Amino acid sequence: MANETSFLLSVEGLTVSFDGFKAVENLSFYVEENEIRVIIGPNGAGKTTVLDLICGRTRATGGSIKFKSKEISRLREDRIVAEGIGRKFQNPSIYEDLSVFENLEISYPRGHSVFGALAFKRDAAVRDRIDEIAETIFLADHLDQRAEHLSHGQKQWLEIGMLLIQDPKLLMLDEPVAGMSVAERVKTADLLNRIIKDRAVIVIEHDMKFVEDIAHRVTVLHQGKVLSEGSMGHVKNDPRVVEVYLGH
Ligand SMILES: Nc1ncnc2c1ncn2[C@@H]1O[C@H](COP(=O)(O)OP(=O)(O)OP(=O)(O)O)[C@@H](O)[C@H]1O
Repeated sequence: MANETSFLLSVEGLTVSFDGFKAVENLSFYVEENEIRVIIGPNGAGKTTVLDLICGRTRATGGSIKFKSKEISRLREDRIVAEGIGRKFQNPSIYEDLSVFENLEISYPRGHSVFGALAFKRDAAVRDRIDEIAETIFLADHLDQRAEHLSHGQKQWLEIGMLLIQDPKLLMLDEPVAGMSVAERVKTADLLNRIIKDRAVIVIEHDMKFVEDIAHRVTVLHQGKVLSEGSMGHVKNDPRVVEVYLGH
């Protein structure tokens, strides 16, 4: 395992209580750059809560979350986005009445306002970036299409594109292939394998075939704690994992 300073994300002793109930308890795990980490576990294990804690939506009761060696557990949600963490929720939150192009354009990170010739140059840069992202998410031929007419899978990809255009260094996805066709799942695996060249990805997933296709390492949660961690082969053969999750 790499030494501590090389981790992109270090979660240590993370705990959160809701009215005395510990949804996440003394949780530690580490994610490296260019890694695809999958979090699995039974319903109520605390998977979504962990992502909520990392993105600042829920405040930890204790422990630390370091991103690029910086403590982020006390930062506001928008500051955490600015640090380079993007989060996709289970249901796509795209603008149905806008085109694919406009959805991506709206998500382009806005810097200082510029005028005249500079603005023209900037527009060209935005268009190039939108083209590049559309290519990555298999929607290059759908830029003018209204988002409401996309398939369920295409909507999921569009939302991933809306996050990618902000160039996050850590992207977190909650069940990205739920409801997708087999062909769309295969393409999504390919998409994730391409985008980790510049970032790490954390995925919550129940579809074990998909987990096998993408996971570099798997973290199994149970009752707010890490039950098992390692390669898919390792956790699949861990009797404790079979007992509480895979055997069901
Ligand atoms: N805001 C909250 N207030 C009170 N309890 C909560 C809150 N958020 C989560 N919980 C509880 O914490 C536990 C963990 O929930 P969480 O949604 O993180 O599990 P999960 O592993 O993502 O489950 P699933 O696979 O069903 O999505 C559950 O018992 C849930 O009811």
